[in-house]
Amino acid sequence: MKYGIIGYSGRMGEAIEKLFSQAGHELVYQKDENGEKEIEKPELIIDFSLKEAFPETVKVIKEKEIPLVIGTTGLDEADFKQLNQLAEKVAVIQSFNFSIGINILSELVSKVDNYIDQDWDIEISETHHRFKKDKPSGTAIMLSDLIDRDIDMHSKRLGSEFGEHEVYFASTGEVLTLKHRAYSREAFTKGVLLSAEKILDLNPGLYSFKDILTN
Ligand SMILES: NC(=O)c1ccc[n+]([C@@H]2O[C@H](COP(=O)([O-])OP(=O)(O)OC[C@H]3O[C@@H](n4cnc5c(N)ncnc54)[C@H](O)[C@@H]3O)[C@@H](O)[C@H]2O)c1
Ligand SMILES: O=C(O)C1=N[C@H](C(=O)O)CCC1
Repeated sequence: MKYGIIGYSGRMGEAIEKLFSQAGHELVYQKDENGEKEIEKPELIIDFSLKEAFPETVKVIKEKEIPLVIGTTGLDEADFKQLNQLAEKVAVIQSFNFSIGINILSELVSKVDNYIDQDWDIEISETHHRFKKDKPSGTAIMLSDLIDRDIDMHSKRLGSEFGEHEVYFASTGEVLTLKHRAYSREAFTKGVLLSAEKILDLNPGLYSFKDILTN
């Protein structure tokens, strides 16, 4: 397929381009903070940029009217309202974490939350590379949103960590810890590739990566 990347020069953009090239796909549109370049109209756009780039992403999708796979974190309620508006005309797949492991972990978090009562403490910690600009991670926020109480989230920014998330459930007698660690950006890019190859067959709408994994 012929695809475009917004955020192509970033850590994720470079990792995505590497895997997509190995899969035989052609990068025909690229955009970052320094500008854009289009060889020909892409069939879809992949966005791994920054929250501040989101208005530009919305403009590009409105102009090109092509599907969007977006992994950029830091998006707020107003941004999701715009994603829903885009999804009236094109397919949009959005996830703060395109790893299969985190999507399995999120199922386990919901399951545990259904078993325990208010006597249990729940906390989340996340560790990422020193260059990550947002805090807490989008993944930590997504995991905390699965639990119907306010959760304290703790962030560490260390070296080149690709992404570690731990969810702690503790009573006065025991602690249950659910943990996921990415040791390569492949953990995410493989999910992006799966989503990109599926999105071309989807009707307009807003989809999560879990929707893609379970259908
Ligand atoms: N959903 C997931 O699975 C997942 C996994 C990893 C990272 N992420 C998220 O992806 C995003 C990018 O991560 P990264 O490590 O590649 O960041 P990065 O800082 O390395 O790259 C950011 C990219 O966005 C571009 N950019 C910045 N401002 C822009 C603008 N105004 N217009 C267009 N492009 C602009 C930069 O030029 C760069 O190419 C972050 O939000 C991160 O949290 C999500
Ligand atoms: O490297 C990053 O930045 C990551 N961001 C996502 C998040 O904020 O949850 C996913 C993990 C890696």
